[in-house]
Amino acid sequence: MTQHDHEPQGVSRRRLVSTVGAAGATGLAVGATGGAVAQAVARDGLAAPTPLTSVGSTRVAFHGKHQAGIVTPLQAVGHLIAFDLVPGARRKQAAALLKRWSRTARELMANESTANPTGVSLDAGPSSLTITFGFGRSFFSRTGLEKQRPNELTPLPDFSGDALDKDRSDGDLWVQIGSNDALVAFDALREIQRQAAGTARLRWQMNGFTRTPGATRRPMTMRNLMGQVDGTNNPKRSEPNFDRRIFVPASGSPAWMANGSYAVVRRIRMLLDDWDKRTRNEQERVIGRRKSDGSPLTGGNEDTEPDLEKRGPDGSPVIAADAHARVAAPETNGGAAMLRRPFSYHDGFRDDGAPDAGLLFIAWQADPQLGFVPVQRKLDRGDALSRFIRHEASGLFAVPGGPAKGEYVGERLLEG
Ligand SMILES: C=CC1=C(C)c2cc3[nH]c(cc4nc(cc5[nH]c(cc1n2)c(C)c5CCC(=O)O)C(CCC(=O)O)=C4C)c(C)c3C=C
Ligand SMILES: [Fe+2]
Repeated sequence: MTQHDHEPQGVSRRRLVSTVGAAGATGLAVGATGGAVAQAVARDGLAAPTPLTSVGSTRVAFHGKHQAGIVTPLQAVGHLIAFDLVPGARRKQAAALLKRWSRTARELMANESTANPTGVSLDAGPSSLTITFGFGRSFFSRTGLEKQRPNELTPLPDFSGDALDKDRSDGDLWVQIGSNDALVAFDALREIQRQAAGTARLRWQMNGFTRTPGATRRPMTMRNLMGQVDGTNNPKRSEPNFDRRIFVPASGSPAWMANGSYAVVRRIRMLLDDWDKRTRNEQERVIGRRKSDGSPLTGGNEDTEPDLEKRGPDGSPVIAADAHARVAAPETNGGAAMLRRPFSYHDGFRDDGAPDAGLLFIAWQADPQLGFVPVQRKLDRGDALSRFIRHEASGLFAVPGGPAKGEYVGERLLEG
C-alpha cells in the first residue's frame, strides 16, 4: 500500500492529523505493500516466509504535490546531509545530479531499486523511506541562478545564544532521509552520497532517531531526550490555514517553489547533565507542560489548550512568563507558526563526560521570516529552556514542491 500524500492509509485520519510531525508511531497501522514479502528462508532455525510487518511494508509516494518527508509521519531513523558543488560543477552538472538522485529516491522509496550494490537493505520493505531534497542560498550563485533565488533564503539573523559551527552549517544542497528501518536509511544514505561523486562533496552529515513504530501501546506524540512530550501543539493538517502556513502557494513566487516549503535546520545540543539535576517541578515550569503526559500546567490532557491567562493563588501566571511553550506559541507571536519535525541525536560523550546529544530541530514553513525567525528572536530573549540548550549549527533550505510523474526534483528551477 502506498502512502498517498505521504500519509499512511488505514489509520484514523483524525488521530493522524493531530500527531503529524511527532508521529513515529502513527505509521504502524497500515496495510502491506503489494508483493513485498519478507525474504525469510524456511530452513533450520528460520521461520517460513511471512508477510512483512506493516512497518516494513509501508511505502511513501515519491510523486505528489509536496515532497515526501514534510507531512509524512516522522520515521524512527533520520539522516541529514549537506553537499557543496565541487569546483567547476555548474547548473548542467547540478541538473544531472538532481536527475540521478530523483530516480534513486523514486526507486528506493518504492523498494524497486535494481542497483542495490551493497545488499544492506535487501530483505526489508520500503519501511516508509523518504528522501527529500533542498537548495541552500549558496547554490544559486554557484550555478548562475541568482535571479531564481527566493527572498526567503535571506540568511537567518544572528541570535545571541548561537554558538554555530560554520563547517556543520548551510551547504549548496541538502538531503533529508527518513525510514523506520536503520538499514534501509543507511543504504539510501550511501547511494545518495555515491551518486554525488564528481559533482558534489559532502559538507556535513548528522544522524538522528526517534521512537520506533510499535514501541508504544498506542500512537503517541514522541518524546525528546529531555524526556518531554514534544510536538503536541504542532499545526494540524485539519486546520484551514495549515497549507498557507507550511507550503508556498501554487501561485507563489518564485514559480519553481510552488507547493514547496522552507526547512530551517538547527543542531541543538541539550545540556542533559544540568537538566537531569532539576526536579520534575522545575523541569515542568521550564516548558509549561507536564512531563508525564504533555498536558498544560493549567490542567486537562495533552490536547487541552493551555490557559495562558490563568493565575495561581499567589497571583503569578501558572504557565510562567518565560515558559518555552508560552514564549513560542503562535498566540504570543502574531500567529507565527511552523511545523516541527525533529529527530533526536546522540554522538557519544564529550571530554567532560556529558552526552553530545540533543535535537536535530527541523522546522517547515512557507516563509522562515514569518515562521522560525520571529519565534527564535523571542526565545533568544527570554526562554527558560535556553539555559539548557546550545544552538551549534544552522541551515536554511528551499525545498521545492513534489515532482510530477516523469519529472525530477528541482526540474522547474534547473530547466526553467
Ligand atoms: C524557534 C523555534 C523553536 C525552537 C528552536 C525550539 C526548540 C526546542 N523545543 C523543545 C521542546 C518543546 N517545544 C515545545 C513547543 C514548541 N516549541 C516551538 C518552537 C521551538 N522550539 C513551538 C512553536 C512550540 C509550540 C508552542 C505552542 O504553540 O504551544 C514543547 C511543548 C510541546 C509541544 O507543543 O510540542 C516542548 C516540550 C526543545 C527540547 C527544544 C530544543 C532542544
Ligand atoms: Fe520547542
